[in-house]
Amino acid sequence: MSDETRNPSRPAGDPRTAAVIPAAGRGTRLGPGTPKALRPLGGIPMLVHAVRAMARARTVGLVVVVAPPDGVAETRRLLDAHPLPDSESAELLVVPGGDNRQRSVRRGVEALPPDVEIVLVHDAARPLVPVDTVEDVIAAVRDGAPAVVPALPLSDTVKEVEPSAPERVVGTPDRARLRAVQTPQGFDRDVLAAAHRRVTDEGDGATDDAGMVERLGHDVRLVPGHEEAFKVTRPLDLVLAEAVLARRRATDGF
Ligand SMILES: Nc1ccn([C@@H]2O[C@H](COP(=O)(O)OP(=O)(O)OP(=O)(O)O)[C@@H](O)[C@H]2O)c(=O)n1
Ligand SMILES: C[C@](O)(CO)[C@H](O)COP(=O)(O)O
Repeated sequence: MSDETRNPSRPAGDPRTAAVIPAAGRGTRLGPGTPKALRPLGGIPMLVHAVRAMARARTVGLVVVVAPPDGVAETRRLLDAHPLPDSESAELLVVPGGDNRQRSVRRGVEALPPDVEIVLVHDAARPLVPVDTVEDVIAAVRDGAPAVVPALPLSDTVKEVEPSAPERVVGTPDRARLRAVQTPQGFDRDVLAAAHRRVTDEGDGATDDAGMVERLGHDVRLVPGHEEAFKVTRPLDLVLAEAVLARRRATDGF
């Protein structure tokens, strides 16, 4: 299948862009129940929203979903039950994940076909990221940045603590120099693949992919993040996500 057949809206000559969506987490902080990525949001599984958010970007021709190792067939069925509209056409692959985020992403990266040059890594848990943010990340990678991260300034002051009981403050970093980072994080494919080959994944592994690329000495460029790209982590985040979605449906019709 030619690239143009996969995504007719993709301009000729664009580097092939793929998104890897780690969706193999349990969602412990959200509380007991269905794995987080499969929980409904506005009646549609969170993962389906995340896949659509990637496929909506003009140049994304492939989305690799990393499913819980025991949930590949269920995830495939669920995606088949919620097909992408023609305007968001992209090829979908489902692969089994690992026992931390870093291992799950690595499995997704290893599944990419050789012609992919730009890779987005996007949390299934950020279902509402606007397409403009996704496009900004892709544009910055196309512009030559090896790694690109959407980021927002912090609202709260952050303390560095000593992990004792009770915890003791050891410092207050200058808030003006701190950013909260989101996904999708965008990468030159070779840079991301090298980071996943070289950075060890012991314990909980790396908390984000850009952090791994930083460790190899590459520059990471920031683009503005978006408030609606927040991560659904705790129960209150679900309430906010439902409200954002209801407002979008009322104003934009989706
Ligand atoms: N072994 C894992 C752990 C996490 N993730 C994915 O990484 C993203 C960010 O992780 P997080 O929000 O922490 O999800 P969970 O690990 O599911 O949440 P929790 O820590 O509350 O269990 C999620 O899309 C999650 O599915 C993954 O693919 N594989
Ligand atoms: C990748 C990430 O979303 C950037 O903020 C975040 O680090 C994921 O952390 P989690 O604990 O796996 O949710």
